[in-house]
This record gives sequence, structure tokens and C-alpha cells, in this order.
Amino acid sequence: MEPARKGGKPPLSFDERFKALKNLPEFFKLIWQTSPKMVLANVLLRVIRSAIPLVTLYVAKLIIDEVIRVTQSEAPQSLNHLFMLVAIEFLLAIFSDILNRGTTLLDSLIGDLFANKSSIRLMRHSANLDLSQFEDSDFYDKLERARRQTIGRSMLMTQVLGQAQDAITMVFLAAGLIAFNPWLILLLMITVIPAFLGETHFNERSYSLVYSWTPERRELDYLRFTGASDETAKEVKIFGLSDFLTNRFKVLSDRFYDLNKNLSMRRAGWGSFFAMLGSAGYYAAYIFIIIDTVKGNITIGDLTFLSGSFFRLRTLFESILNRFSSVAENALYLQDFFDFFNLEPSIKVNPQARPFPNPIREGFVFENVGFKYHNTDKWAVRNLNFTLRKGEKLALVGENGAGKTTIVKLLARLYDPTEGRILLDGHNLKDYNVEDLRNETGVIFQDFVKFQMTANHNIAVGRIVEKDNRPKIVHSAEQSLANTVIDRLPEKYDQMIGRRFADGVELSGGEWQKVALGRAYMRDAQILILDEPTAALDARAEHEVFQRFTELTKGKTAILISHRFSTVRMADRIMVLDKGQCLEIGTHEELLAKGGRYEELFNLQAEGYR
Ligand SMILES: Nc1ncnc2c1ncn2[C@@H]1O[C@H](COP(=O)(O)OP(=O)(O)OP(=O)(O)O)[C@@H](O)[C@H]1O
Repeated sequence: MEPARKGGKPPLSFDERFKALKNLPEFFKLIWQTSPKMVLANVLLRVIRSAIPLVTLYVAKLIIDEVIRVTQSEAPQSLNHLFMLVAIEFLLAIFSDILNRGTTLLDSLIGDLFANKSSIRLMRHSANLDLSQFEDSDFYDKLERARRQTIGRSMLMTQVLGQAQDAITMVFLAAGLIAFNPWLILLLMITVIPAFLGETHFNERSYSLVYSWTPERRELDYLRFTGASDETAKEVKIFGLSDFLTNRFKVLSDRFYDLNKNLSMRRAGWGSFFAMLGSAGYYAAYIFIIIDTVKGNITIGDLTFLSGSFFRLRTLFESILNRFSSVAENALYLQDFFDFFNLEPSIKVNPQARPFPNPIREGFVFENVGFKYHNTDKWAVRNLNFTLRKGEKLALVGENGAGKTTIVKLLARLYDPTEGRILLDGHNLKDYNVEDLRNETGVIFQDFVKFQMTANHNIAVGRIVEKDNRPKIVHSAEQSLANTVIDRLPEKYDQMIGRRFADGVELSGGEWQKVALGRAYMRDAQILILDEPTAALDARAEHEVFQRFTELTKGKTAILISHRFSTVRMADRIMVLDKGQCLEIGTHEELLAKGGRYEELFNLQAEGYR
């Protein structure tokens, strides 16, 4: 086997596996909270069910003894007693079936509820985490494992409850066997324990394998998605990427298959050997009991009862031990689940925060602000010193990668500066509640989300509490020109857009942008940020949008990012960025007069239009 790879753990010791069991109480607390009534009913049914095997075996013994008594008797005998015993066994069988069905039903209902609740918790928790955490691949692996846990974990409940049920059944059966001969119990243990240790070993290997392969499995999922999805089909065809993607998939999946096959084969080999050992133990005990019966020490009914008990005990013991190692394994996975929920965001809601200014009095001041993205040593922006005055419209220009979007993200506190600080009305941005800041900020990013939802909701996301306020949504659509798109859709505002779901209608890039821009008009925020809001619009639409732009930003503090100078010149001031630093800042006229980079870029673009 390959050594543990990056992001993987070395195989865990027996001790660590035991420690993982400490997650069970917390887990059962969550299960209990899912539905106390159903969990209680489940436990009760299982307790009753656990007594049935012993009672059934005992009734079977009575039946055999009665049959022998009747057949060996000289005088004719009434069969009433015998039939009554058979009737009892029959009723027990039916009762046991009903109880089984009941617990299976409850298990699956509780499991479904638990999976739903966990998914909701996962979504909520993810929403609270920092953006930078999402950009970290270790985090992604954790999220991935937690996501898998939300569905699979209810199985663990079935296992643990099954374990308790079998343990009680065993106590009942063992009592009978011990009364006959305590050595039989010892024989039982000797034959079953090696199998348990073997299972435990292989479970641990399999966990380590799955764990260390999380990044690759994520890549496999990604390749599967890229190779077969509507979003990528266009480029996959044009560039002929199918072989490239499938080959990479094949290499990875074959490697995982080989490692897994190796493990499964060894597991099967050892498993057969241990099963043989178990059977040998059973037959040794059987011979022992037969000899005692032949000697006349016990009845034939006792023989069936004891051999039956021994057989059941062996099966139960094996399943308890095997299940134990699988419970421990599942508890290890549970650790990932809890680890994810224990992740804390660094940008948190601050209960002692100062109230957000309404209206903003002075504006923002960037004091020597620098920022590095997670896991890189490169400064995305540095030494930024500038003000964004209340009610001012500031445009950011600069080449790709100059740091424009980064400034916007810092302003909306999607990240905090690595050095320096940002002040709002004289106080650090961190002193305000991040939720208030975001409520007062409307951002339309260049890579805005194309929500696969109705046109109505696609605009309403700008202010989701107003999702039922149709007049406001229509008004926003009119302002952003999205109405020209929506009015042509068969279902108008109730039209599903995007291709993912049935009856969805796909829009062009510019049409999507008009819809996304509508979100800015929905938002009654004091700060408005538009990151390349018109990049995909045709010339006429861009012109119209900008005629309305003054109205949209009236009374608001706004940042506008654009590569089009016709757009940029509408701002009050313009900041030119270069490699994360502020090169020059001033009004359009000032910068032209200065004859610096702005003038150069402006003339370059104007040249292109002549
Ligand atoms: N999530 C990220 N992780 C690491 N580095 C990043 C990340 N986002 C941006 N960067 C880097 O930070 C620098 C600034 O990026 P930013 O997105 O702010 O540029 P921009 O001026 O908005 O560019 P564009 O005009 O292409 O939109 C770039 O060098 C980029 O590579």
C-alpha cells in the first residue's frame, strides 16, 4: 500500500478508535433531538424483541419433549397441550416479525429526519464560515466528508441500538447455557474473538484508505461532473477534452480500485479462516452436548435448546463484535462530522458591536491596508491609503489582477486586512456588526451567481425578505432593463431560468447580467458596489443602464469597477491600481491633465474606437 499521502492520516491505533466512541453520546443527543417520541418507541420495541429468541427456543424444547413423550407413551394421549405450544410459537414468530418491521420503520424515519436536519445544519454552518475557509482545500475536504456523513450516519444509530438489543438477547441465552455448562461460554469466546480482531484491523485499514483518498475522490467527482454536465459540455466538445478527462479519471479510479481490491481480498481470505474457526467451535460444543444427551443426562428437547442457544449465541456474539468494529469505524467518520461543525469563522457577529451609522456621516478611510490571500505569500493589495467619502462614487481601474475585486471584498468584510485597517466614520470596520455592514452593502460581483430559480427570485435575492413584493421586483427589473428580457419569457416573472431544471429557459450572458443588476435596485443599502456591471451588455444597453446609474447611486456611497472608460468617467473620482498599489487617484479631468497611467489607458481605449 502507498504511504499516507498529503492530507491523509497515518493508520489509527486501536486506542484512537476507542476514543472515537466518545462521539457517540453527542451523536445520540442529536438523534434524540430529532424526534424523542420515535427514539423512545424504537428503544422499547427493541427491548421487548430481545427476549423473544430465548422464549422461542424454550417453547421449541417443550414441543420436542412433548412430541417424544406422546410418541413413547403406550396409552393414547391428548394432543391439546402440544398444539397449544405450537400455537404459542406461531404467535411468537408473528409478534417478532411485527416488532422487526416496527423498528426498521422507525430507524428509517428517524434516519431521514436526521439527514434532513443535518443538511440544514450544514448549510447554516457553512454560511457562517469565512470566505477564506472556502478557498482552502483542507477545508473543502472536511466539508466533503461532513457532507457524506449527513446521509450515512443514521446507520450508526441502527447499529448501536441493534448492538444493545443483541447484548440483552445474549444475556438471556447465556444464562441458559451457563446453567448447563459454563465451559461452553469460554469455548464460544475463544472461537469468536480472533474474528473480531481481524475485522477491526481491516475496518481501520479501510478508513485510512478512504481518508487519505479524500482529495482524489473530490477530483474524481469533479472529473465526473466536468465530463458529463450541461455547464461544461460546450467547451468539452469544442476543445475535444473528453479523452483528457476520462483518462485522468481512469488513472485515478484504477489506482483506488487496486488499493481497495487488495484490501478486500485480504479481508475475504482472513474472514473465511475465522469463520472456519467459529464453525469448529460450534461443532465441538455440539458433540459435547450430544454425548451428554446419549448418556441420558439431558433430554432431546434440552439438546435442541442448548445447541440452538449455542448457535444463536455464536451468531450474536460474532455480529456484536463485528458491529462493534464497524461502530468504532463509523464513530471515526463521525469525528469528521463534528470537526466540521467545530470550525469557527474568524469574522464573527460581535455582540458588543457599535451601531452601524445610518446615515453614514464621513465615509471610509483605508489606512495602509494590505491583504494576502490564504496560502499565498503574495500581497494581493498593499499600502493602500485612500478615502471613500460619504455619497461619493469612486471608480477602480487597473489591469487584470491589479486588486480591484480584493478591495471590494475587504470593504464588505468578506476578508479582514492582513495589515493596516479600514475605518468607517472614524471607527475600525471590525467594531461594527458584520451583519449590519452587509445589510447596508449591495454588491453585484462580476462572477455573480446565476441562480437556477425563477426570474422573480433571481432579482429578489437582492433583498430576499421582499421576495413576495412583486411591484418592487418589477420596478427593479425595469431599472436594470431586466424587464426587456423577462417580458419575453413564456412564464414572465415565474419563469424558471437556467437549464438545470425542467422547463428552464437559458439566457444569454448580457441577459443574465441585466437580471443580476436588478438585484442592486432591490437593495436599499447605503453602500453600493458594482464590479463590472455592464461587461456583457451591448452598447445600447450599457448606455441606457448608465443613464439610470446616477439615479441608482443617488445618495449612496458607491464603488464601481469597470474596464470601460466611458463608464468610469461617470464616477466622482477614479483610483488607478497597479499590482495591488494605488498609482493615482483624482477626478477624470485631474487625471487626464496629470498625463499619467490613466491618461495613457484612456487614450489607448479612445484610439481603439476611432
Ligand atoms: N481567492 C484567491 N486566492 C488567492 N489569490 C487570489 C484570490 N483572488 C484573487 N487573488 C489574487 O489577488 C490578486 C488581485 O486579484 P483581484 O481579483 O482583486 O484582481 P482584479 O483587479 O479584480 O482583476 P480583474 O480585472 O481580472 O477582475 C491577483 O493577483 C489574484 O491572482
